[in-house]
This record gives sequence, structure tokens and C-alpha cells, in this order.
Amino acid sequence: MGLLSTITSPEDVRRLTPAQTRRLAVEIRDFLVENVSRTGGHLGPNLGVVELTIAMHRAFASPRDTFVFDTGHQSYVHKLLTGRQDFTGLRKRDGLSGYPSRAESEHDVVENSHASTALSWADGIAKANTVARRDDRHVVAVIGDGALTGGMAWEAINNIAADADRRLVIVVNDNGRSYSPTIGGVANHLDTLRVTRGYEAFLGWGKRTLHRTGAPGRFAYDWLHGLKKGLKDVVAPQGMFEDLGLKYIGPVDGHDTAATEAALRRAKAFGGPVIVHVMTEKGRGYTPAEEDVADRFHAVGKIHPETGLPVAPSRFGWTQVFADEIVAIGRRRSDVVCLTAAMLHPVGLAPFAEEFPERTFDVGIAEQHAVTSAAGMAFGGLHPVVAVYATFLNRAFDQVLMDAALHKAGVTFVLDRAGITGDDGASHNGMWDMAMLRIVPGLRLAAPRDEATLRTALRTAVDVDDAPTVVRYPKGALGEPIEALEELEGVDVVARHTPGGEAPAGRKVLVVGVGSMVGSALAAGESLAAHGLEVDIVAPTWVLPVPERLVKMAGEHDLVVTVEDGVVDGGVGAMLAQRAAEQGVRTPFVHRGLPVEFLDHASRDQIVTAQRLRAEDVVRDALAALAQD
Ligand SMILES: Cc1ncc(C[n+]2csc(CCOP(=O)(O)OP(=O)(O)O)c2C)c(N)n1
Ligand SMILES: CC(=O)[C@@H](O)[C@H](O)COP(=O)(O)O
Ligand SMILES: [Mg+2]
Repeated sequence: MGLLSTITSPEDVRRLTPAQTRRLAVEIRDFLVENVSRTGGHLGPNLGVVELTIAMHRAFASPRDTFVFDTGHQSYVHKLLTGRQDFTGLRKRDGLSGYPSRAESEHDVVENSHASTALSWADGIAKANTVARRDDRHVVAVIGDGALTGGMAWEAINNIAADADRRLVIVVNDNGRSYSPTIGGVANHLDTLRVTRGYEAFLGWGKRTLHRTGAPGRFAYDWLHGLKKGLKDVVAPQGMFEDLGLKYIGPVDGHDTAATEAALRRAKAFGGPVIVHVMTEKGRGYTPAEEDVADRFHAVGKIHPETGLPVAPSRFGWTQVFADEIVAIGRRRSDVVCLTAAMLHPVGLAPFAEEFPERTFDVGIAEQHAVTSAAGMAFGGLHPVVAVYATFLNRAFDQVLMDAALHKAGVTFVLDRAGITGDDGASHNGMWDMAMLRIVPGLRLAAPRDEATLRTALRTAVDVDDAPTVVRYPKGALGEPIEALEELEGVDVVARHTPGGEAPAGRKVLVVGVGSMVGSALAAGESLAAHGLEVDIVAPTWVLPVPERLVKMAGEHDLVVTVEDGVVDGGVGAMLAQRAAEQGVRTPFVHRGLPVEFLDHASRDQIVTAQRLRAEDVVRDALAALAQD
């Protein structure tokens, strides 16, 4: 029986000998490769924090000491050491979440997978400990070098540094990468500190050598050590952290459990805010990950553990269409530039960057900065395209509103992973963008239904230079092309069903499909027609502002059904109903979409079914509404 299976709580970890901790690390790595290759997940990041997490649980006592993981994708090892070793259902409905989960364990605090928030959480928890006079506990926040490029992290550091008594340890998990190598001044500074690994070795050598010469040597070392700050200036440029008033410990080899544990114990003993700069390697110990140039197996699907190759080849999807079309646009328009927030490959900008490196900008995990910088680029005569996952634009709403829209900036936002994503949990579903952006004056939003409408929407969007435009599409594979029978003032009619002759009064239904939900709308329309109804199914590509022709169509039917992959409250359907009411249209509406709830991790299909977005659900609700008339 392996050592890992004997670990049921952090106390068990603290009882291990150094040799046993080294063996535990080997077993954990084997476990991660074996299990995550079967389920998919964040293999690379977790392979990089095996020794670090063991050391944390040995130097501190969770849950009395609070552990906070930034982004949370690197918390699998933490789960293994806190009583959760059944990974068969990882990221699956009713299985382990891929992120910390309070419902799973008292050892988990921050569930949201949005980066750069951990230090603010830690600041707040540490303040609460101070106010509540809980003087016997620490807060330990693990933040990656990538997350450290997010502005919120620096807002927190500014606050944390303000109080020397804050028992707060910031572990900078520095593997030099977000997905790709981390960019920017912060990353460069960490590089500088990283390369002075010799600094610690130099000091260690000095202490051993001088102490061997007896009292004079010990005096000399103490004198030198007293000069450490000055020495550090020489060997390791003065850390920006210490300039801010934070003690800095490191850089430490994050794959040496004993050294990391010693550094953490030093930090704990300090009793104030401390940075522990830990050097790790994403994908450590698994050759396919170590050799993965793109992103070191940041997030993998099911893979063959021996080779790291995907079990199923990735299919041509929405992202690939964007990747292809934006290059074509870039060839035609030299003013088009692209911005990514540390996700060049995941959002499909790698080909554009390859061909137009000088027109591609990776701003780090800094969506707010990306948006306002894009407004600046538009002012400078460019047409910026900001490509992010839909859910991550949430944090830049004010920048969209007050920098892009207020200044009528021709910025195009491309929102990948819009709608239900599923297995990454509640904070990853791109379900808020349409309800959020519908109140931005002048903003235009497109929800294409297939490859052709996506390409057209992108080309239209980059031609709008006096207002922000948004093109949103879901994660994964494209559906079949959906041709329009006709286009009526921006509203594509994709199907008509007439039950032979004039439909009896009260039997005309308009089904409005938004984006990826057009498939459900088409299937529902066919079923409704089988009930003797006259049905028109429409799929407007540009859904915000609501097309006037769509409002008119609503008035020409006895029932309107809207289906959207976003929050229903304040969504496209709600906006259409509101516009119709304002124009005296009395047609009843039925809205299918997502609730104002956080949707637990499950597959997209499971959530589509659970949220009643299937054709049969649309039909059931439409017939019920007609029966009430
Ligand atoms: C606000 C936000 N933007 C983008 C992402 C997507 N994302 C998830 S993990 C990651 C990289 C994080 O890098 P780092 O903090 O260095 O952690 P590592 O994976 O290297 O351990 C990114 C960009 C996110 N989770 N949150
Ligand atoms: C943690 C994080 O935000 C990303 O790594 C996310 O898991 C990526 O999801 P996709 O697999 O949809 O790219
Ligand atoms: Mg990193």
C-alpha cells in the first residue's frame, strides 16, 4: 500500500520523515499523471506544486491557518492531502471540482477560478484575524507569476504592506509561465530574482566557510550578514517587494520540499507580511509536459499517459474559425491589432501572432488594462481586437463602459467560451456577457450561429470604428452550417413551417434562436409545427441592440419563444420583450436561457439538459403558454 493512501489529513503529512515526504512526492506525481490523463484537467500546474503543497501542509496547519490558492487550478495536491483522493469524477457532475470547493472541504476557501484575487482574499482574512484577535493563525496565499500580472494583486499588496503585523505569507509560485511564458515588468523582475539563485547559495557557502574558521570567521559572517541588504543589492537587485515594505524570502527551489518548508517556517516565524518566492516548473516530472512548448500541459483533455498525446484529436471549432478569419482580416487591414490576456493559444491568436508579431499584444492576466489600452489604440488610429474568454470580461465591465463605449472607441471584443462551458465550474461559464453588455450605450453584440456567420460577424465588427463591437461564441466544436431562407433587415429566417393553408387564429409562433441555441430553436420549431402551429424560426446574428425588424415580427405572431445561452434575466429575450412592450406589442413571450444562479461543474450537455434548453423543453413551454391563452 503506498504512502499516499495513508494520508487522510494534513496531520499525517506533518508526521512524515524527510525521506517519506520525498517518496510521497513521487507517489503524488504518479497519481496525477495516471488520474488526470484519464479525466482531463490542469495536469501541468499541479505537477509543478507537489513539493510546495507538501511543504505548506508541513509548515502550517490548515484549516486553522487559511490556505488561499489564486485561480485554484493548482489545488489538486492540496485536495489529495486533505482527504480527497478519489479523482475518478474530477470536474464531472457530482465528482471533485477542478478548483477549491467549500462544499468539499473545510480546507478550501476561494472557489472562483478568476485569477489575481487571492491576495485580496488573504488581506481580508488576515484583517479579520487581527480584528477578532485570532493571533495564533496565518493566512497563506499561493499566487502564480501569471496571476501576479493582474492589477488586483498589486492593489492587495499595497494594502498588505501597510501593516507589519499582518500574519500573511504570500507564496509566489514562480514557474515563469501563465500558459505561455509570463510577460511584463513583474515577470522580468522575477526573472532577475530567479537567476540570482546563486545569491542564496553564495550566502550559504559564505556562512559555512567563515564559520569553519572559528570566532573571527563567525564575526565576519555576522558583519557580512548584517550587510545582507547591501549584498543583496549587489548579487540580487533589491526586490521590489522589499521596497514596498514586504519581507522577501527566496528564491527557493520549490521542488526541494525541505528547503521550501524551511523557508515557509522562516516566513511563519516572521509574524508579518512575507513574500516567499518559490521557483517551480509547470509540468515537472512528466516528460510530455516538460517538453510541451505551448503551455506545459496547462489544461489537458484525456491523454495517453505514456505519451501525453490526446486520446481524441481536438476538432475544428469556433476558436479555429476565429484564428483563421482574424489572420485574413489582418492581411487586409494593417490597422487591426490583437490583444490577449495571457491566453494567446487558448483564444486562437497564435497564427495571428506568428504572422503579425508587431501587431499582437499579450498584456498578461490584465483584462481591465487590455480594454482601456485598446481604447487608447483606437484613439491612436488602430482597430484593436481584444480576445478573451467571455467570463473574464466580467471584470472589465467598467473599462468597456467608460473607456471604450463612452469614447465611442472602435474596439472589437471576441468572447470565446461564451455560454455554458461546464466542467470548469460556476465561475467559468460565459453566461453573463449579453445581460451585462446590453446596457452599454452604442455597443453592438453578435452571437453567430455557425462558421459562416462567425466569419461575417468578425468582418462586420472590425469595420465599425465608432463604437465597441462584441462577437461571442461557445467553447468547442462547431455545429452544422445553418443557412438562412431569407434575411429581413438583419434578421435571418432559418425555417418556416406552415401547416397547410392559413393557420387558425392564435396559432402563429415565432422562435428566436440566439447563437449556439439556434439548433434547439430549429428542432423545437419542427415539433411545434407537428402540433398544427405555424412557426417561423429566426436567428439574428447581431442581437444587441435588438433589431427593429425582430420587434415587428413579434407583433405579427401569437407567441414569441426566445432561446439563449446566457442569463435570461436581462438577456436578449428580455430585451426583445421590453422593446416590444414599449412599442405596444402585446404578444406573450416564453424565455429559455440560464438562471441567475451559479451552475456547478458538469458537462455542457448535462447543464443544457438540466437548464431545460433542449428543443423538447422549448416545445413544452410554448404549448403551455398557448394553452393559457
Ligand atoms: C481573470 C482571468 N483571466 C484569465 C484566466 C485564465 N487562466 C487560467 S490559469 C492562467 C494562467 C495562470 O498563470 P499562473 O498564475 O502563473 O499560474 P500557473 O498556471 O503558472 O501555476 C490563466 C491565464 C483566469 N483564470 N482568470
Ligand atoms: C483555469 C483557467 O481559467 C483555464 O485554464 C481554463 O481551465 C481553461 O479552460 P479551457 O479548457 O476552456 O481553455
Ligand atoms: Mg505561472
